[in-house]
Amino acid sequence: MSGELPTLRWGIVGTGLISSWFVHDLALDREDAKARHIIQAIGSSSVDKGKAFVEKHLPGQSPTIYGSYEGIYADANVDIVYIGTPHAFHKQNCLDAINAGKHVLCEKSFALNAKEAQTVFDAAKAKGVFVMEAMWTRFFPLTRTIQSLLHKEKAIGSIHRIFCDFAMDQNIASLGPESRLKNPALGAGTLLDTGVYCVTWGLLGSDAEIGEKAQKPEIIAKQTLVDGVDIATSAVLLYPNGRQAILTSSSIVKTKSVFCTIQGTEGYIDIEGYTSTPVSFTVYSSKVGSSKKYESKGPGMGFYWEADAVALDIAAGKTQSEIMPWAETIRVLGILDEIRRQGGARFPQDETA
Ligand SMILES: NC(=O)C1=CN([C@@H]2O[C@H](COP(=O)(O)OP(=O)(O)OC[C@H]3O[C@@H](n4cnc5c(N)ncnc54)[C@H](OP(=O)(O)O)[C@@H]3O)[C@@H](O)[C@H]2O)C=CC1
Ligand SMILES: O=C1OC[C@@H](O)[C@H](O)[C@H]1O
Repeated sequence: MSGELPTLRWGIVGTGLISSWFVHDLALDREDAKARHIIQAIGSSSVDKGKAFVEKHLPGQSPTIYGSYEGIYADANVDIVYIGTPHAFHKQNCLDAINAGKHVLCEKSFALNAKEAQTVFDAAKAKGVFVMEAMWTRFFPLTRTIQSLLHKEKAIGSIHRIFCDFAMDQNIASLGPESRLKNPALGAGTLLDTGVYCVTWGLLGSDAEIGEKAQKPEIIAKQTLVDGVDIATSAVLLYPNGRQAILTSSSIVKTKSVFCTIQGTEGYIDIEGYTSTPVSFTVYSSKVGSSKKYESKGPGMGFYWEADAVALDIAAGKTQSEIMPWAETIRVLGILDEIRRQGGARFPQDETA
């Protein structure tokens, strides 16, 4: 890696599953890296947990380990805070980091609802720091290629329908009430956990624009609730031109390997892999009667694409990403809010946000 690349020193808040995936990817050697990433510090509920995380996921590295999140916010050697806690804590973790003058990359779903997200972005604007929702799927080169084929090259003609599913058997019944997948006060349910990716594919497949410039679809939704938590959600985004995005999530069954199909007047695209992590897609053109497969390149899972983009944005003095701007996070959360309003899933914090 070249010494001229922008460098970001990351402080990691929370040492659960996603933080382990994120730091693993950032530590990979990549020939085409656009930035240098240093895991500077780890913030956890206990120093022992932080140490165990470093031994397992950052062997050979020695970040500063704090038995609190405050240590990260106060560390002058940390440039940006990565938030990998359950949804219900994102708002406060973001506010604490922003108040300390740190840039922030916060996991999806960015907050419990659009109102919480607006509070965070207002604080970021006042402080002049960079903040982004870690919707990493949007930064995959494959995703960018699909958007270009759909909206610039019109490879499948006029887009008519999008089907997207994210289902995993999460054995919810076996989990304790403290689990982020089971406890409504932690933001549990498929919609914020996995359905948010389907909404993402529905939006980016339907429209070249994002945020305030994007079209506003009508939303029709149903949810299956167990103890107030959605174990399945189905939603339709109905566009003024009749285009439909049919979006489903479940924690009971498993998505098939083609997780998304986009149908147009002159062909269709099948996208394969995981709904968060596309690994290939195939374009079938009914116009020329042929198909073309595109495959992903790169080691690890692909978190470095969003991390590199963040580093370049911060180096350029930006406070928002053009790929995942604040208005797009607000739009997505507004759609999730409406799906929950129709479907019935509520979080206790909805009343007080
Ligand atoms: N981009 C992606 O592919 C993925 C994103 N995610 C997102 O990442 C976030 C975290 O999910 P995940 O890593 O699966 O969650 P985990 O439960 O595995 O980890 C969450 C961590 O947050 C901290 N935490 C603080 N308070 C609590 C609490 N009351 N209950 C549980 N944990 C707490 C803990 O870290 P500590 O004790 O060290 O403070 C814990 O290890 C969510 O927003 C989720 O949607 C999740 C998986 C994949
Ligand atoms: O974001 C996610 O994508 C991958 C899943 O394993 C995880 O539960 C979800 O939070």
